[in-house]
Amino acid sequence: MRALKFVTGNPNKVIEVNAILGGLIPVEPVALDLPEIQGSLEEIASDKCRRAARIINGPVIVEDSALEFHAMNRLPGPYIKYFLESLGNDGLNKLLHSHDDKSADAVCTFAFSAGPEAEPLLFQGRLEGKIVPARGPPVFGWEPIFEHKGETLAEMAHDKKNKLSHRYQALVKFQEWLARDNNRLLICGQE
Ligand SMILES: O=P(O)(O)OP(=O)(O)OP(=O)(O)OC[C@H]1O[C@@H](n2cnc3c(O)ncnc32)[C@H](O)[C@@H]1O
Ligand SMILES: [Mg+2]
Repeated sequence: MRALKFVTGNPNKVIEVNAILGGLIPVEPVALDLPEIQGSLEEIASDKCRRAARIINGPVIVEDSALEFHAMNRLPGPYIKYFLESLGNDGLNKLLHSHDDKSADAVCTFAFSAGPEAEPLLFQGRLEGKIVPARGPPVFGWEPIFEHKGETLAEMAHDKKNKLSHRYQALVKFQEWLARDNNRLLICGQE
């Protein structure tokens, strides 16, 4: 079976994608940190995917992850990476100090392209939670400050996160698409 290339600069995403897909299709990471435009989640993921398809010159997936604070009209949204790099988890948490509403959504948007000429297809997943003072090991991004049903994602067992996360929800939709119309066969060929 041909492997589907996953262009990302983030090794933690690769670990989770492989755990969630569980060998349904072989995924080959391509470690490139692609430029990201400003715009909606969908525009950013589509543009990143078009760039990736031109580089790979074949079937490819990318994903873009956002963190939306409800009290801040859904900012930082897709710009969370830069907020996290500049402010850290503690600083992100302080952004909401003067707001009663601590609710937030984690959003993951996968984009698949069959190649440079093809329009990307999008698969989006969303996880509701709230922003709390950091708890748990600071291994992956903003996991320590995003609480879902009493546990931060950093406190949660990996298996559990991978069965409910924004990334999982998006990949469920991608797997449904793969199962339709021989799509998996078209991408990966025969077993
Ligand atoms: O090359 P790409 O795939 O773009 O990888 P990236 O690290 O630049 O990722 P994004 O542009 O999607 O930015 C998302 C930010 O959110 C973080 N992040 C993404 N998914 C996360 C998750 O499930 N839990 C915690 N942090 C996450 C990630 O580390 C980034 O700082
Ligand atoms: Mg990025």
